[in-house]
Amino acid sequence: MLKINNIDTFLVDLPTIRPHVLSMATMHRQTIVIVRIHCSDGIIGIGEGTTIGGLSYGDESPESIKLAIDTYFEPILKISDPCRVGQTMAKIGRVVVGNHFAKSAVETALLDAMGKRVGLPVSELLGGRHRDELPVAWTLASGDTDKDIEEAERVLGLRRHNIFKLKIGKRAMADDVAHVASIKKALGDKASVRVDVNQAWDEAAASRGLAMLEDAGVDLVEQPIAKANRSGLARLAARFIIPIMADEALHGPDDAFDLASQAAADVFAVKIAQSGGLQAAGRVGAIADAAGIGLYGGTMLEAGVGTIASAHLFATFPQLAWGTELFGPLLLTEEILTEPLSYSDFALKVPDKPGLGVELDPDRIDFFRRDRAKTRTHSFPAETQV
Ligand SMILES: O=C(O)C[C@H]1C=CC(=O)O1
Ligand SMILES: [Mn+2]
Repeated sequence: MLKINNIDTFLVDLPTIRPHVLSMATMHRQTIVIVRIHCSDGIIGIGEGTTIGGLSYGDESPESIKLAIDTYFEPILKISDPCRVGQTMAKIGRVVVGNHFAKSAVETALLDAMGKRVGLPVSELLGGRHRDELPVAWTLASGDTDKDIEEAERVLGLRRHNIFKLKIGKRAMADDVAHVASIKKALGDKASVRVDVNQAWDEAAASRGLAMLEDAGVDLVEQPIAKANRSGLARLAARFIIPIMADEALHGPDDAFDLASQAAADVFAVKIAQSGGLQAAGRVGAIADAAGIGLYGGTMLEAGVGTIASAHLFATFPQLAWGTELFGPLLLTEEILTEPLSYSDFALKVPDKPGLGVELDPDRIDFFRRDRAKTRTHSFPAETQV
């Protein structure tokens, strides 16, 4: 039987091209956790576990992802057959409750190794892709309306994005709605404008907000109220024409089934990390299909590895009505892959090489990993433009 000889995990701190302002945190950098699984046949699988804003978005942090893998996943991996990805993840699931981001990182690495071993892209291991490229939205979140419009016009001109997600919920509602309406007015029919409230409103505020956003021509509203208030989400979804998308409320197949049963969302933002891995996220997609719920390929603003792992899964979804937001690497000043992901004509290409089809750049990783920070001789580059 093949074995897993070693698992190494490390944190990599990467600056963002500009502050990214969300209702719960403002990001100036992103911290990613890289997992490498070294198998006895010499194959190394890579995975990524990444969250947003330390512990302000969810209940796992980069530090906790690393600790969980090093302490609790590693002993199980060392007695598991790397060729049995499903069985290995089930074994981990019996010993580790929750820790979905850590599970996603490890499963990604196992799938990457398996794909390299059998010579197939991860999307083929997951049932087979329906498409080779995915529409990609961009998030406007500089905190300034004019800068956001300028940024949107620039990336539209580059034919990189024509779907924009605006982060709102931090300011007074009137200011947020004015901000969204100005951006929609500037872009007109050239782009789809959507908003993400990141749970910032209560149900009464959401009722007012949704009515105004509908009038402003917004196409989709993501997680307007607290993730725990599912009946509230269902009431909003029933009352308003504007589609409601569940994000923070969706942590895997159990939540997907519950939200679908309650008719609490028109669209699911599927995230491999929040779902607990690629296979779990695939089951979320299947539940959405059965329930007639639209799909959107979500992100935790991962760098290249997590982004392309998500892309492999989303490529297998029979329907992907709302596209994806797999732009994470474009928000970072630094490339950590030997070959950057390919974005053009409003889409991300899904590689067709074995495994994930991407490689880490060893020098860049060495430079940016947190445990090497003390030996750095030069500093991060200054903030750059989109
Ligand atoms: O959806 C979220 O809440 C998190 C993330 C995804 C895109 C972005 O800008 O933030
Ligand atoms: Mn969201």
